[in-house]
Amino acid sequence: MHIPQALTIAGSDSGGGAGIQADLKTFQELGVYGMSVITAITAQNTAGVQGVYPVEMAGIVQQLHSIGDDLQPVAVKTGMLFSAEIIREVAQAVQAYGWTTLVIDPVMVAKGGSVLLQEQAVQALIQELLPLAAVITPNVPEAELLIGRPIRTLAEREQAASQLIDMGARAVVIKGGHDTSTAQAIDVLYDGRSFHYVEGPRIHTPHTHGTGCTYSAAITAELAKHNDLLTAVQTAKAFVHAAIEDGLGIGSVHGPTNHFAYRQRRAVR
Ligand SMILES: Nc1ncnc2c1ncn2[C@@H]1O[C@H](COP(=O)(O)OP(=O)(O)OP(=O)(O)O)[C@@H](O)[C@H]1O
Ligand SMILES: Cc1ncc(CO)c(N)n1
Repeated sequence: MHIPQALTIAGSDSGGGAGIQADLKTFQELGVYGMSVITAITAQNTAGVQGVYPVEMAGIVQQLHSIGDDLQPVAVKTGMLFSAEIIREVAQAVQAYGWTTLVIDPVMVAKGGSVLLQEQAVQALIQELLPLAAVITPNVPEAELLIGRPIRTLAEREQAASQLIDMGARAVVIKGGHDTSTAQAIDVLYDGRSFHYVEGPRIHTPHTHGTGCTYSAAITAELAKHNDLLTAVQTAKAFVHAAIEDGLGIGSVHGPTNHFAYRQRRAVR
């Protein structure tokens, strides 16, 4: 039996809704074998982040080698990378092991405001990792930090996507979850040739913990199955939409999304 394989390089969310946990659940739901390199442990729940504990560098490097020396992920994603030092080691491994189908989710702050990427690491992300991206998936505030100016309109989002291509990414998805000015949640995909608007109705709910991780993990899983990027992004959008819509009602504040929902809906069709 051939099983598609994917790797996530990200932080652990003890609450299970974001980070490594969201990634592995998403891979599994989409029929993909998941592997992980844990960069940091967060003590986290639906109320916020209570603590951040980066894994010691030797432990991160060894996880990268353990995977690269033995296993062959077809697609790889990065999430929380925390420091410039971690970014550098990840960029080196990505090049050394030829992980060319690289999805970069440039995780910077958690929804409650906790720092998941140190300020001084943004330049390392731009210079060392971004040029290796098959696709980078910033939300609007992350894209603003990467390009260094505000993004207000969809036209400005298209310009930002184009600038991120000039900075070295092969494709860009600027996500619309944060732009509450439109009734649709619109994600702008640009591959350097054409723009695609991948959209769905905005769901009014506070329970969106881990949406970004889940979405980029779904794109990674679909790329691991050798789907083209537009198809992967469309499937990821359907996956995260179902996950938000069928929220689990877990936790007291910003609950996690429902990683079972997409597969359950397809099963009853
Ligand atoms: N309320 C919503 N209704 C429908 N879709 C949404 C909603 N919020 C986010 N999305 C979708 O979820 C996906 C992730 O986008 P989002 O902008 O939430 O990412 P993010 O801010 O990086 O998430 P996170 O805070 O978990 O890092 C996108 O496809 C976006 O359009
Ligand atoms: C570990 C981790 N990664 C990413 C996010 C962003 O949602 C989070 N809250 N926690």
